[in-house]
Amino acid sequence: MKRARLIYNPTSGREEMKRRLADILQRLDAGGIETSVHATTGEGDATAAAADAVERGGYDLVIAAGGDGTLYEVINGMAEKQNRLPLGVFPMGTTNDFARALGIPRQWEDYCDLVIKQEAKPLDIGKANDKYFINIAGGGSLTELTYEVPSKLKTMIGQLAYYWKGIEKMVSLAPQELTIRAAGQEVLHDEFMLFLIANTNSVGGFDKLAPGAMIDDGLFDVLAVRNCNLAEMIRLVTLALRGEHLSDKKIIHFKTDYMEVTSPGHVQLNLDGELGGTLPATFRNLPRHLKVFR
Ligand SMILES: Nc1ncnc2c1ncn2[C@@H]1O[C@H](COP(=O)(O)OP(=O)(O)OP(=O)(O)O)[C@@H](O)[C@H]1O
Repeated sequence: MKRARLIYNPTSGREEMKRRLADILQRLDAGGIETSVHATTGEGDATAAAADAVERGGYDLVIAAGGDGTLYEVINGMAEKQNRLPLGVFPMGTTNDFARALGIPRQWEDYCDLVIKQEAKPLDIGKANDKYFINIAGGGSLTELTYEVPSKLKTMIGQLAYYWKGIEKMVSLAPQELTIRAAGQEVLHDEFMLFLIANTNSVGGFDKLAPGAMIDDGLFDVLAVRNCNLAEMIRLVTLALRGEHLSDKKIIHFKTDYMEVTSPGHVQLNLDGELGGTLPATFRNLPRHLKVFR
């Protein structure tokens, strides 16, 4: 028998985990995985629970069930540790960018079977100052919308809530002065609408935003949007939906494993959809740092 610690957010997405929990535990058990459960109680709790599971010992794997926010917290609890247990991820959130990027099955039965097979593959983790991210880091006013969507609204109307807020937000977009120093690149100093550091190709529900981003190549895909007006921004979003934005003159795109961003202004950082402090920041790719069942 293997032993798993399942950390789940009972409020994620449409609260699906509450309905599925007993079935998931039963299927894992039948497949030889005895699972103990921690339901998170609020912000930061999944980080503490994941750190505790690793430190306490006695577990062979950790499973996170929830949205990208829960996964972000679990990874932050484990990434610093020596003994990084392999991780399972049940996508139960609103956007589930990460699960989509990894091709994790939507059906809980299929994913249970994958965890039971115990095939975990290594993937890169991003480190932004002292925090970790798995999917994306970014800054600029458009990236702030992920934490402006209230959770009630997310539960009710899912992904539509983001688009609705996104349109509202675009009207008030302001550029920010940034200096970007990346390994292997010339220094950039300009006004930017936003910058994104993608570890996977699936970001904010867009699956063509960084089409070449690979999760285990030791590199980030960096995208920065130069100062532009609302009409140009809408044009870029339309292009991005089709994956045709990378060659646009307003867009800077390159790959790197290390980058520093500074600004004279106040620029908040967004890490996997969560607030991640403010600039200045250094971003490091930790190659194949964590193993995930997929
Ligand atoms: N019991 C709880 N009550 C309220 N909030 C919680 C609870 N447990 C965890 N949280 C917080 O909920 C936040 C959002 O969770 P999560 O990302 O899993 O779901 P989501 O927002 O529905 O999904 P997505 O991120 O895909 O939109 C987490 O960052 C966490 O801090």
